Amino acid sequence: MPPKTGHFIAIDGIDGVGKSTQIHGLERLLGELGMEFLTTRDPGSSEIGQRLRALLLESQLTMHRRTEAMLFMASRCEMVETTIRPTLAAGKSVISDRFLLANVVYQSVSDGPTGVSPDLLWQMGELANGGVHPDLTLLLDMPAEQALRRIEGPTDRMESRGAEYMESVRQSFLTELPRASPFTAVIDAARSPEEVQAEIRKAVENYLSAST
Ligand SMILES: Nc1ncnc2c1ncn2[C@@H]1O[C@H](COP(=O)(O)OP(=O)(O)OP(=O)(O)O)[C@@H](O)[C@H]1O
Ligand SMILES: Cc1cn([C@H]2C[C@H](O)[C@@H](COP(=O)(O)O)O2)c(=O)[nH]c1=O
Repeated sequence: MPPKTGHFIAIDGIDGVGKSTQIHGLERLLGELGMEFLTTRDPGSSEIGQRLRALLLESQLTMHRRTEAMLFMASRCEMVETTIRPTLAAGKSVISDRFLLANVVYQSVSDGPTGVSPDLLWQMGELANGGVHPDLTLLLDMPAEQALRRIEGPTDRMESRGAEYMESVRQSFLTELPRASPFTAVIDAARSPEEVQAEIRKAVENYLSAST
């Protein structure tokens, strides 16, 4: 029998959809359920990941879409090996603000010939993740124009690609979601924070009762 590991929950969606806001509520839920957990952020959550995050989101920098794809993968590899894998192996759970699904959709969507195919990105993801996958992926979904209006302050390199790019990313999220993990849920994020949180709680409770 394989050793018992913690639960791995990823939360994803287009920029401005409310992930950070909802992760606070998800952390409260896991705490109420008596679960020990760690929250990570992709890209980030390791020293190399933090440096790659700064590089990847720097608004003045241009890079080829394949370069971008591989740098996001490298950041995730470090996060998995320094943080996620040891946490799960210790029997604790992980909430990840984004994971491989984001890499597949953001780097496959392109306004030119430079996008990378989703199949290739899923394969590269296997190398980067070393076999670590979320058990449950929560996709926060809403129209891109509405989500981008929620963003305050200067836009980063990805956000500045605009509403048309982000709407294509949204559609790709919906298409690719079933490949992200054994359990998935699409959450309507265009409602109040409390309504969104209630739906997230329901999805997590359904997953926990189905998986134990
Ligand atoms: N359900 C909601 N209704 C209205 N505003 C919201 C809702 N959820 C979050 N917001 C607001 O929208 C903005 C973006 O939210 P948040 O930072 O949680 O999104 P995010 O998905 O983490 O964004 P990013 O991908 O850019 O990091 C914040 O100002 C937040 O207060
Ligand atoms: C993991 C990952 C992320 N991105 C994009 C998605 C966002 O635009 C930024 C990250 O910013 P956030 O505040 O943490 O949402 O990067 C991507 O293009 N590819 C990826 O693999």
